[in-house]
Amino acid sequence: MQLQYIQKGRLKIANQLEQFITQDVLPGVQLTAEDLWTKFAHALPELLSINQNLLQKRVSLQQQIDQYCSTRQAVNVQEYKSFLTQIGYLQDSPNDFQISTQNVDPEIATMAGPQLVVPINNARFALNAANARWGSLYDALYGSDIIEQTSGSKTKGYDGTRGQKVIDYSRKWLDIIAPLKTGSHKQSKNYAIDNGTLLVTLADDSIVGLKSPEQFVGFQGAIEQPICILIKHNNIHAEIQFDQDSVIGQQDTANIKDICLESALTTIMDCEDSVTAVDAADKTLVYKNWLGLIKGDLTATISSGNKQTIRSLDPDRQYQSSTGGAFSLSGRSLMFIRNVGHLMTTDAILFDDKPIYEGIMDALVTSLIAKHDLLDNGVFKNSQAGSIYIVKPKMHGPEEVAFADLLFTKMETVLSLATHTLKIGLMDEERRTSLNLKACIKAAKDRVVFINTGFLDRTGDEIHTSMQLGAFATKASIKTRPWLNAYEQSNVITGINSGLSGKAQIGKGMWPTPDNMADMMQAKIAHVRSGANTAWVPSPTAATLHALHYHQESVFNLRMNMNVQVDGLLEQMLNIPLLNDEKLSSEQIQNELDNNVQGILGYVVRWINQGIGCSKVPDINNVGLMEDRATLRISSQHIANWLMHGVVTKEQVEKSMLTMAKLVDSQNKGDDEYINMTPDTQASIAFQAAHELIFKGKEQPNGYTEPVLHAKRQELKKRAMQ
Ligand SMILES: CC(=O)SCCNC(=O)CCNC(=O)[C@H](O)C(C)(C)COP(=O)(O)OP(=O)(O)OC[C@H]1O[C@@H](n2cnc3c(N)ncnc32)[C@H](O)[C@@H]1OP(=O)(O)O
Ligand SMILES: O=CC(=O)O
Ligand SMILES: [Mg+2]
Repeated sequence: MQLQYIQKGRLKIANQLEQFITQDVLPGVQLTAEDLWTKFAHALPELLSINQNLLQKRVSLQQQIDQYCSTRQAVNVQEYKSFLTQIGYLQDSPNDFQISTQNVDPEIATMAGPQLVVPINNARFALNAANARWGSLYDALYGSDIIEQTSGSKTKGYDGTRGQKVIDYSRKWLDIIAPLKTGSHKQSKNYAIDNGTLLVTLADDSIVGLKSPEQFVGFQGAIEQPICILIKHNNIHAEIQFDQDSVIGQQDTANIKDICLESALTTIMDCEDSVTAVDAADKTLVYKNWLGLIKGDLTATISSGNKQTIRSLDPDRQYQSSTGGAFSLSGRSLMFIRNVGHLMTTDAILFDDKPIYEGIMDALVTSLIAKHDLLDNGVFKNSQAGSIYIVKPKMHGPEEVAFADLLFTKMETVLSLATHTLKIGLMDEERRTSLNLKACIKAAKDRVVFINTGFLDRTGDEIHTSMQLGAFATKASIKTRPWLNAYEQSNVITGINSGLSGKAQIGKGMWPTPDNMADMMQAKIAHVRSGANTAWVPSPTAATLHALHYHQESVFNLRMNMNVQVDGLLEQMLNIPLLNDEKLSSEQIQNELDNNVQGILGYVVRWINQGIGCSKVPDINNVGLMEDRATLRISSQHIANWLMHGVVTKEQVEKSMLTMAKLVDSQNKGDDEYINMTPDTQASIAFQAAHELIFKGKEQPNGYTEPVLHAKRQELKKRAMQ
């Protein structure tokens, strides 16, 4: 069916989107439709032209790098640096400066804690994410692999033995979160408030206070018998909750029923790599959910058996202060919205009958919606500081950041917002950005609120950029090579040296194995120790567990003693992770190939056929991996690279695809909505999408997957309408 449009001067807006904006968004934001579209149309010509030129520059730089790499087997770093400088890929580093971003909420500027990411088109998940500001430590532990299975198989009801392990584990953490003057929470049998002081009775009947009594900041319930004690540590909170009548409280020596942790301080509502949004209808759903989150009226119906519950945003949490009086803490995570990057166009809005860039549309509509928050139109407030937080992904170098800055300035004019209301989170996930990070930060120095190492996209770009040079190491080996560590270190140091500490977030990437929480507890403390005041987690459970790391270490203290020299890091970043002399057996090669193919098919089939943009897909060892467009970029580029350099043959890849397609079909047997790719893989649009991503991987702009995914999903939707 032909898309229907409403014409507004040189603009045409898809009916569905226009209606949504006119009827649902505009009322209450002090703008008329006429004003909005006139001003937007006025801003567009310059923006469209710059956007197009920037994309052209990406192509031109890549062509020059391809040419350079295709005539070499290895690079000499000094010579390579000169070449990259000469073509304008590597730019002179600016003189020292400090960012001057104003009106930033404490969750971003002065606090340290987990950052959750969620596909915004899934209302059920998005609400859960916003509410993940607080999470039950007991639930997170009980439901994860941190506590080993006690009885071989999971019992149906509450398993008291497992519960006791959860309690024991948590008490150890209480000693870190709220250390006692003497003794341990492991022995506690009562918590009481005496004259504004928290006193803990231990097993030997001794009564002790906290090592730092001011950590006790509030309580809920009667002062003689509180139902909750609020602790503040490293600027984040933890509740010790009591209930002598609950199953768990009864089992506990001090009647503790749970420990509730302040968890996801911030959440990224994602319009980008974890969603499927390929047309006006999809984009309208994305924007609808954002409006519901901002206005506080989004709901989702959760069905379990024959029971239905309605999920909505949680209210603030109310306490009595330890020093008298009442106060509240936010019940919700502070929300960012991740817009798409500069690459794609959308026919949801046409200008002079041509699709506009999707990133420009996102900037307009997501900011327009967030204006409701600034005007206090919602049930809750997102930013107390009066800012709108936008994450901008996949930008290549300072000019593209400067363009995003200009785009935001223009949108502020269109929407009548004060200058620099729109804040930017810079994803440091493309090679040209990492190598010129200081200049990138400078290009947005009045509005930057985070830099984050999106190491997944960054790995994909690493492969694509040097595709012609030689075969890359295996995915596991790429992670251990010097470039990655140098990139991670350089990001933190550049952030600190540019004055982000205390004003903005320095963030680390995603934990991509959502079920491996025990491993996460071992590994992700490194993010805090590296100097990052936030790091990405895939789920609320992971947020609550990762929050413990911010109790374990105070990142702001750690930063004071950090080495902030960047010397040598650039050269290490230019050390390309090729296979080199690493010899792989044919079994290792097959394994790597099959693993990549399985991940690609497992993800793409749900993306294309079911519109699911983020999935948990088993790898070859049956470990569930979070797959999104960035991980797809890595796997597809990796195979394209191995094909190009003869590590694998076309026939071998084709064969692996058929074998893995059968496996993926069988893995999805329990899903009623799932459509098999086999036996007729020719007819399967999903299979063909995966095929194209691999076999035409070399030609994809910067190795991105969205051009193929969008085209194939649109094809599928069209087929479904016939
Ligand atoms: C490179 C990058 O750009 S990374 C950023 C993009 N990645 C993401 O956004 C990751 C988002 N995470 C997810 O989508 C999911 O966690 C997945 C796909 C990885 C795993 O999903 P599932 O297999 O369905 O998770 P699982 O079955 O373990 O848990 C589902 C429950 O957890 C909740 N949940 C899982 N992930 C999230 C999340 N990110 N936010 C909020 N809630 C979540 C669900 O709401 C659901 O609970 P409910 O039944 O009460 O609604
Ligand atoms: O967006 C995150 C990434 O790792 O890519
Ligand atoms: Mg990314």
